[in-house]
Amino acid sequence: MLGVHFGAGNIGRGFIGKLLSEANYRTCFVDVNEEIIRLLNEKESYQVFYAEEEKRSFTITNVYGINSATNPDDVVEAIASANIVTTAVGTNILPIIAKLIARGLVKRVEENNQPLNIIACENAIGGTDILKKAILSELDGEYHEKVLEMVGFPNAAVDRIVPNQTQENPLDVMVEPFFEWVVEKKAIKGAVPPIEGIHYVDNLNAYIERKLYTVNTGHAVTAYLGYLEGKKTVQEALEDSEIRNAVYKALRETGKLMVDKYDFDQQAHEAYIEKIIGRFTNPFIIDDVTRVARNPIKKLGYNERLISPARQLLERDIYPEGLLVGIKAALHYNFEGDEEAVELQRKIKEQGVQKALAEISGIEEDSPIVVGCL
Ligand SMILES: NC(=O)c1ccc[n+]([C@@H]2O[C@H](COP(=O)([O-])OP(=O)(O)OC[C@H]3O[C@@H](n4cnc5c(N)ncnc54)[C@H](O)[C@@H]3O)[C@@H](O)[C@H]2O)c1
Ligand SMILES: O=P(O)(O)OC[C@@H](O)[C@@H](O)[C@H](O)[C@H](O)CO
Repeated sequence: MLGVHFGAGNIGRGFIGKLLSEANYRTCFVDVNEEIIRLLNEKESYQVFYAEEEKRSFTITNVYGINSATNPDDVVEAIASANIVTTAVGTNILPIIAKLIARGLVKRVEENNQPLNIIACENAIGGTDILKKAILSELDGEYHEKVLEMVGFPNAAVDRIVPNQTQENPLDVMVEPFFEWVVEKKAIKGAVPPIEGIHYVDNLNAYIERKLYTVNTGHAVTAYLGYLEGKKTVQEALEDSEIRNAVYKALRETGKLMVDKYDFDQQAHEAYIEKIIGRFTNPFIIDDVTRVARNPIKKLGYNERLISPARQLLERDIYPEGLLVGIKAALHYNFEGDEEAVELQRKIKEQGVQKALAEISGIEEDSPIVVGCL
């Protein structure tokens, strides 16, 4: 079985690649990072370490790489014969990789009539839908029907904290022991991929919203407030009681939304929050606030971890005071090493906070969310 995975980065190698390898797939990593691809082809394996006292380690074998910038035809070939295609490149990159996937699907339709599932493993509501739309827009109309008949596009939620790496071997990756990979069952074409660790569900929305608006909302509030207070890591930020209280306040708000919207058990949700704070403060992980705060323009989007729960709470007549603290902090994020942070500050300087936030978040300038940030 061949698994083609786009993005040989932290989640690609530390999570998806590990599960594919353990499920006996030969894993083809597609990336534009020449050094990583060269090393994958040279070593054909790497190690995953768990960030824990025991430091369990796992050898991931049967892997190789293709540089899609220099060898696009090899990627097309791989997609034509793949048994599964997954991605972890960042939501903004999905339209870029869609071009090659579309070429691969054209070849596949002509040569191989086996069903295929394509799963985007990104932090986004409807991540695979975004990829599917981009792929269809790259395909001539004559291929749409055949591709939609043969190819499943299930959405997914993925959860595992994988910080930036400092391993001696650049292929090796340290990950937290916890993981969750939830996939929308009804969108699968053919047999469900036999990957131990995937949890197939009918109601993905509840899982993805609970994950994004708890893990990622909590992370974002920690990182943006931490950055403002000069903290280097998530762990350091959460040692500050004011930041910790602010994070809890935001998570109590999103918790209220989740319990109301999806009928989650209140106490179980509180335990879920506690578990997540425990994961954030894992002493074996060093997670820079600048990783977690990355791409602030994306993170201030309409369906994203700060604005979406705030909007949904307002619709229920609940003023999202704690989330607004996080949104305001995000608007101050000015890390020069992050292109979106630089762009965000340029927009705010040119247009003012009100217009800039309304444009980035897609909400009205007179919305209480925008006004609350002035
Ligand atoms: N790291 C985490 O804790 C975590 C957890 C859950 C989900 N995610 C999500 O997974 C995705 C990837 O995050 P990450 O932390 O692994 O980032 P990362 O930067 O470590 O990895 C992304 C990889 O994509 C590659 N890439 C960029 N452009 C490409 C292109 N055109 N074609 C092929 N590859 C390309 C990069 O070279 C890099 O290797 C994001 O959507 C993120 O939100 C991350
Ligand atoms: O990957 P991002 O930029 O969407 O968000 C940063 C972190 O919150 C994220 O990577 C978490 O570590 C991850 O989502 C945990 O499952």
